[in-house]
Amino acid sequence: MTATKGLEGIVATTSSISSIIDGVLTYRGINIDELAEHATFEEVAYLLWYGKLPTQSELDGLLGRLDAYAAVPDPVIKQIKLYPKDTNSMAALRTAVSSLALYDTEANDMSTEANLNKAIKLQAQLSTIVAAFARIREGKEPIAPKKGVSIAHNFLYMLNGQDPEEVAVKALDQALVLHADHELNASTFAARVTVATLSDIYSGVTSAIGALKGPLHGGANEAVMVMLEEIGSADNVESVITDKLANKEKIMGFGHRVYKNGDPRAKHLQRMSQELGKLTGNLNLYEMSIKIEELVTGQKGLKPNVDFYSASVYTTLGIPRDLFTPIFAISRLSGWTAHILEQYENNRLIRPRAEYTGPVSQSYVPIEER
Ligand SMILES: CC(=O)SCCNC(=O)CCNC(=O)[C@H](O)C(C)(C)COP(=O)(O)OP(=O)(O)OC[C@H]1O[C@@H](n2cnc3c(N)ncnc32)[C@H](O)[C@@H]1OP(=O)(O)O
Ligand SMILES: O=C([O-])CC(=O)C(=O)O
Repeated sequence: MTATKGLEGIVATTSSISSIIDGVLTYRGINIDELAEHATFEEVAYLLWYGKLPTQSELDGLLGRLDAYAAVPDPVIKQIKLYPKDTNSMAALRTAVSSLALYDTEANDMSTEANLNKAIKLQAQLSTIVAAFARIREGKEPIAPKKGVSIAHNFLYMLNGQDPEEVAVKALDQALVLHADHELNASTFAARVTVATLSDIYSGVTSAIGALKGPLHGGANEAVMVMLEEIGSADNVESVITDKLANKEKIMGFGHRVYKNGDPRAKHLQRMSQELGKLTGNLNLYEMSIKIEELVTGQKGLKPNVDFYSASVYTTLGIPRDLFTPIFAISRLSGWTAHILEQYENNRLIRPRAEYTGPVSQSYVPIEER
């Protein structure tokens, strides 16, 4: 038995949800470029869960259910109020999602219908939780979700207490479409491993949030913003990046396990970053980002991934840095739950082997002789 570090190149399951073939990403066979241009996030969530694009009445049905489920049980809001004010936002989300299970009477109902219903419930509630957490830590009351608006609109409304501009809703919605699913990424794999023991969907999503939090995965978007803040302006890019590369530091938002010729989602986020910068009359973050890309690609051959330009997009939308990864989670919840449903449908316990590298032929030594 020989281990492959990081399971690189190992095909661990079959899946019909999303594919990455020759650098092209599809959801249920539809190119992400088409979806980014034409689809809403809710349509994409439907596509991931049901395997096909919804008709208008099917979409209306889903929107109605998302509206009906968007409020979060009171005890969960009360718990969020007890979290320390400096709680890490992903730790808060992980804890709150785990708590949701305690107040859901169908939490342990393993029927397909109940699991799909829980996926929709979680999709409706995640943005309510993130916005409530963001307000509560600032000493403000959470804002109840609005009916009849998209998840992107509702999130910005619940975060800021006023209806967002259409351009902001469109940008956030597109970002949600672009982050919705990505084959067997680390957080999706974590979710599938958890539910493959026939544990419940809340446990699967809680595992996934924990995996997404790390800076090598979803946490990279926040780390990109830390770097942009450290650099400050386009004039400083060259010296800071050259130093980082010389010190063998990782440049956050670059590189990818699967894409070696570039992440197909990055160009959309780059364009959005530029457009939003122009609209707000502040292209500083965009210009810094472009310069970083030139240097990192030029010197290391590494291309930006989905996390790189999303940092400047979200900041230009006025979203606090530590909510970037929770927003990723709001979007990826659709993919996680689609994978969880797929895992249940054709389940087998996921239990690989480890190549043993420890000592051999050891004997027990009584404690007084050690
Ligand atoms: C949504 C997402 O999860 S997208 C990924 C988000 N994560 C990041 O942006 C963090 C920065 N990037 C990375 O750490 C990596 O590129 C990962 C984790 C995404 C992929 O990791 P792996 O497939 O294991 O690649 P690995 O880390 O082995 O990199 C291969 C080589 O490229 C280098 N490299 C990879 N990414 C970077 C980077 N961002 N900056 C500098 N060097 C890098 C590595 O140091 C390594 O060099 P070496 O062969 O000289 O040791
Ligand atoms: O697939 C991966 O390894 C990481 C990634 O880009 C994602 O989860 O969107």
